[in-house]
Amino acid sequence: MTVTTDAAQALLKEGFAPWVQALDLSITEIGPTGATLTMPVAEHLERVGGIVCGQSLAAMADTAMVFACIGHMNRFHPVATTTLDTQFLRPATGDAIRCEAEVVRAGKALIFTRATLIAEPSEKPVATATATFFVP
Ligand SMILES: CC(C)(COP(=O)(O)OP(=O)(O)OC[C@H]1O[C@@H](n2cnc3c(N)ncnc32)[C@H](O)[C@@H]1OP(=O)(O)O)[C@@H](O)C(=O)NCCC(=O)NCCSC(=O)Cc1ccccc1
Repeated sequence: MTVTTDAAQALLKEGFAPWVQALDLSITEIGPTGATLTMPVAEHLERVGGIVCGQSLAAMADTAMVFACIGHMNRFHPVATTTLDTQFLRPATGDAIRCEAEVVRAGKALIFTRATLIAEPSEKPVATATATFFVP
């Protein structure tokens, strides 16, 4: 069995909080090395000044790195975020944000991941993130 983008999208709908679903994330790629998600830039994600708020970007990064873990494990096993660090490099604007998340190292108990968030269509990196997940 291979975890498909459709199955991962269904898990996102069933298993994640309603306000995370309000980010309108699409899982475009998932596999053994990581996952890629996109998020349309929309008014309800913007803070004052018309830039995507950091809270949305951090939640997107966390979610993308969860799916990177799922892609690596190739099964829907729960993981728990134990650390999440984000760096907001420049204001996030444009049509959409793409988050490319990858597994850096996976042990028996911990999975280390990182992610880059890129604005579309400019292709400028707007944030980077790292997270560590516990595999119960
Ligand atoms: C401004 C700074 C923090 C520092 O910049 P520096 O180290 O001095 O570097 P540099 O000057 O090279 O600028 C780098 C890039 O930034 C651009 N830029 C600079 N200034 C402005 C400006 N005034 N307006 C527009 N753009 C500006 C500049 O053109 C350049 O872009 P480029 O490379 O040409 O494409 C920058 O790293 C940044 O904006 N990070 C993202 C922060 C962020 O979005 N955080 C999350 C949202 S906050 C949140 O959610 C919490 C909250 C919620 C609700 C309510 C309240 C709070």
